[in-house]
Amino acid sequence: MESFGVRLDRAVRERGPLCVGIDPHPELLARWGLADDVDGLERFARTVVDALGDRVAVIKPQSAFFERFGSQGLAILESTIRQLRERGSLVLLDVKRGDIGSTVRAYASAYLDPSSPVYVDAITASPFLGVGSLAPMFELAAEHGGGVFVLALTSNPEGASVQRARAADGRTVAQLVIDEIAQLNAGAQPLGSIGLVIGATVGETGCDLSRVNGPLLAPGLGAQGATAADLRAVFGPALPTVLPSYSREVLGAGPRPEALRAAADRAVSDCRGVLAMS
Ligand SMILES: O=c1ccn([C@@H]2O[C@H](COP(=O)(O)O)[C@@H](O)[C@H]2O)c(=O)[nH]1
Repeated sequence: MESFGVRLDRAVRERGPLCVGIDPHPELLARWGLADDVDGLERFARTVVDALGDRVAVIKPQSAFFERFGSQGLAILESTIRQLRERGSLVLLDVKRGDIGSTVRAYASAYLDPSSPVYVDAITASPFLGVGSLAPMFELAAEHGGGVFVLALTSNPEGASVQRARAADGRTVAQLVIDEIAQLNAGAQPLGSIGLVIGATVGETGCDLSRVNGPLLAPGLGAQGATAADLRAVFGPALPTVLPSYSREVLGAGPRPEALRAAADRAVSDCRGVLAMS
């Protein structure tokens, strides 16, 4: 299997720099005329898959919105992942997992082992038990061509007090995470498989992103207030490796498939304009 970095690079070149989240908020279900139940969840996810699965580079189901319906929600997550694969988009499951290493190994086999029912191309992970505790994820990702996106500077305002705090050597916590991930991606061509999550809302990061050599997932666009133009100030010279991510902004255009597609196309074109200027 080719590495996730190679597959992501190709998907973005073919389909454009865009990740769209599947976040079936109760408010969105209501807006789409769907019930806030398992049937509504299934129809919502299926509509997004059918409208965008053959068009958008990366689709990011938000696990929480499936988990809240228990085992039936997880069954829908499984089938959503399978349908997305069939349509050719890369699947990034937003689960933000992290734990002691021995448990991280179990999370890794849940999501990054091809024999698992919820096997995906990449997952999000939290480094706050130490980046090293995520090693089993990095290892399994490398073995099976998967990817991991590690939180560095999250899009929510509460993140800064932890992530911009300074360690003994003067670097911010975010920079420590960034530097450890950069080591894992060193030498990869055209892009490493271990990404970072840096919100489009965070303003100037004060971080050195020059050696990351991996994808930078940028949530916070649209509903959280950031615009494509904000990406320039956040990422500077690292813009070419940014993967902009929208959920509610695109989903809010539904449920008509043509309207979802038009919203995704608008997002790609806004972001392409900014990323191309780098
Ligand atoms: O720093 C982060 C990390 C992850 N997210 C997730 O992205 C989407 C954002 O949804 P919008 O509707 O576009 O606001 C959501 O699933 C978050 O959990 C993030 O927002 N920020």
